[in-house]
Amino acid sequence: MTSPMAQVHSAPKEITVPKRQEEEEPDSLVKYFSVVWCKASKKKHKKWEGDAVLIVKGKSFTLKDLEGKDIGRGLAYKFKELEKIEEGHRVMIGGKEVEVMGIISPDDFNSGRCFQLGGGSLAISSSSQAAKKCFSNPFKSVCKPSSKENRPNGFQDCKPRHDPHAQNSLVMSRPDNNHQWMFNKSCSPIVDVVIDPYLVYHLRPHQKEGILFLYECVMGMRVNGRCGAILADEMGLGKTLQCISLIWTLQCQGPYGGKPVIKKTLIVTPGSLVNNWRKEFQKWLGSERIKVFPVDQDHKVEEFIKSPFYSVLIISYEMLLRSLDQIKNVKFDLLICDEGHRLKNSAIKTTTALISLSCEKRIILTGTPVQNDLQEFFALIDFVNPGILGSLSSYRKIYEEPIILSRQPSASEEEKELGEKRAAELTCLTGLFILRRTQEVINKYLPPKIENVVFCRPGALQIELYRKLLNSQAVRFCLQGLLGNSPHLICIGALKKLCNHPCLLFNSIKGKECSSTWDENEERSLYEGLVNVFPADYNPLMFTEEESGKLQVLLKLLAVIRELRPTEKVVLVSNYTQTLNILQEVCRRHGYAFTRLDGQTPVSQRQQIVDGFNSKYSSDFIFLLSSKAGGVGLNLIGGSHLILYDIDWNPATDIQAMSRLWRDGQKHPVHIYRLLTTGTIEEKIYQRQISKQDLSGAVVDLTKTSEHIQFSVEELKNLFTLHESSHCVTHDLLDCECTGDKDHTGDSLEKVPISRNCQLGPHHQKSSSLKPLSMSQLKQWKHFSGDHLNLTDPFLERIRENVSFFFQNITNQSTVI
Ligand SMILES: Nc1ncnc2c1ncn2[C@@H]1O[C@H](COP(=O)(O)OP(=O)(O)OP(=O)(O)O)[C@@H](O)[C@H]1O
Ligand SMILES: [Mg+2]
Repeated sequence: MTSPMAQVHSAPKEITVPKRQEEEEPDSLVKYFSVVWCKASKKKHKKWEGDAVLIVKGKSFTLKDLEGKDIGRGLAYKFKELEKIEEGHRVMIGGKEVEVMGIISPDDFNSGRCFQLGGGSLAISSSSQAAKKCFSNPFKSVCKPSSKENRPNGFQDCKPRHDPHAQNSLVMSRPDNNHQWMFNKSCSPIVDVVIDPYLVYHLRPHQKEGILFLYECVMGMRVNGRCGAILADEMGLGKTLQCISLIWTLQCQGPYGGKPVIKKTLIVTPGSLVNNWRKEFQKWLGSERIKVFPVDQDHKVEEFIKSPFYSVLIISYEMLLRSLDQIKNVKFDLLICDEGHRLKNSAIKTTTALISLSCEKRIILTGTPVQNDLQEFFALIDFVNPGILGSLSSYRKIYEEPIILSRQPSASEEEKELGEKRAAELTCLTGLFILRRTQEVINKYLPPKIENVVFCRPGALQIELYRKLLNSQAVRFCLQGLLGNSPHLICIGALKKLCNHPCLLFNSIKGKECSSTWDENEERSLYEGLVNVFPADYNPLMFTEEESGKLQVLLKLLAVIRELRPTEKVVLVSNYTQTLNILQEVCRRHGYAFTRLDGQTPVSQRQQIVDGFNSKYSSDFIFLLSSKAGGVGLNLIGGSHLILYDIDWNPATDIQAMSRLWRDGQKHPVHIYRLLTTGTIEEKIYQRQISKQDLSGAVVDLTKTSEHIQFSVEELKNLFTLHESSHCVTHDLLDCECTGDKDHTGDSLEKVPISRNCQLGPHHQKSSSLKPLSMSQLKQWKHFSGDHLNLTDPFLERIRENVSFFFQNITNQSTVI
């Protein structure tokens, strides 16, 4: 078959026949060319329509545009012509005329670099390599340091503000020639930018590195012409301090003639952290150096705009949306989005609002890994460095599709290789402006952490009610797979309430009796006959502590902490407001002073409550916290004991809570107690949390809620079983030979590598103490039954009577604080 185009004089020969897969030459060499193309025409002077990549493999060829889309493919019947193809050649293929501009190396194709406009215009700026890690005295300064330190704001001369040669000085990278060419039009002298020694004194090594990284990013020194960065350090590593150091530096200094790089900074953060930012500025820089303006009910954006006094505006995401028009009128030079993983969805209002701000220097702060979903990853990258990965459609074709394809079990060797190379390229490119360090970098500065999983024996009333619930018609229906209206979620909810305290279940039953929706079948059939199990005169307001196994353990625990550590405080966490009410009532009954933060606490009061608790003058013994409602980003270092009263499906919720206490600034060893009711659904949820980790490597992502969980009937059967005779079903599952009668630690040689299910693959991933625990890791924890004779831990000793089993793990045992 000959194409009509083959007749055209002056045009090169069409060498295409329809594609027939089976004709492909398996062993033939693949060649890649950069080409320009246009539709076939008789015109002598071609008007090329675009750049493309031509892939030739034996007789077959594919033509891809720079978005990675196929714009032509087929088989060449004149194999020889394709074989001879080289620079300058013109050929007709697939109805298109192409001119070969150059040869692309397989490496450039596999990595995807050849698709980037200009064949790699995203070149890494040489300065980032040349000037890496020049913390102290990297250059002989052109300008001698100013004799007077701490000059007033805005003073410029060509001397560094601080001595770059001083011991321990932290000097930022110098701009390279390219940077100077672009940004130093007035040929000002180059001046060293030196971090204020006042701050350097406090900085941890990883924070120094982080500041240097942020500086290079926002100055456009890492990727030419791009000024965005993502600081994704794990929780508690001091992302706030790193940003404050950067702001203070850029506001007073700059590499060109010492002229400050920025004037105004916008910090957008969750409402509960607005005041935390203000406090951190004050903590690290005092109130004189920098004037920050936190927006709240009494302090509106207008005030900031009118006053020349303030240089930093701190505002919540919600308030930003409300004041967007005013904010757009201010010229901000630096934008920082705290807990910025919320921008992973580019369609939401917050993201579009922030994108509409013209500020080029953008930083996202997040404690959540950002690489686990390639679409969300794109949104975050595109926010900080717009366009760096091309359009969304080209990103999908060049990176996402090959990467995902290569992870399918059915992927061919070729697909695997391409996917891996593209993933590596993407990591390499984005790694220039994403920094993530794990908690390990800070562990050595933290006190010991003693984690305990405590399996509490259920009370008699709990067991009786539990059995009855499991025998209900509603549960039987679930086990037959009749899950139409999600009755299993109602059953799970009832069992969880019962584990916390039977009175919660009683309230639900009574609530349903009175409500007009009592005709909801599932719920009625679940509660049928349950009231009769409670004593006839049962009054939920007068609940007793013996009715709940966990509550008994909690009370003993509080009493022993009070007795053995009278000055230490406890953070008590539940995910349910009703449970917090019970715990609050218990505090009241026992005369324990408490404070409380939950979803209902006005944002404006949150910081005050946190500060009150952290203060050494506070008389509060207990901080009642709803972790889901507002735990993110809070510092609760005033407490050194954390009790997780109930368990959430999402391990991230608990990890969030744990890292509120065990963080920089904590003075005492931190004790963590996770209370679970033995043999019940709580153990099952815990097992699900940990057993899935080995397989899915689920990451800390707070956005995943229980509604996302799908259950098979098999799983429901397991969930709806009560194991009355086991001391600890979790231990039974571990395949551990011990009987729990002495301290036992599983085979410690069997250290499991921690892997994360990241779409970008395992490269780059470091182990993390904030990753959910896995079954095999739990086996390495010390474990023993409640009947064990010699408990060395005085806190556990006091609660053993109500406890069937313990797991314990100590981190940083040797730290001397
Ligand atoms: N170098 C330091 N020395 C002492 N304390 C520090 C240092 N750096 C940070 N901190 C303190 O550590 C605590 C945690 O810092 P920060 O709130 O910035 O963490 P983060 O990285 O933002 O964590 P999250 O992801 O949980 O928000 C704060 O109380 C902060 O003041
Ligand atoms: Mg933070």
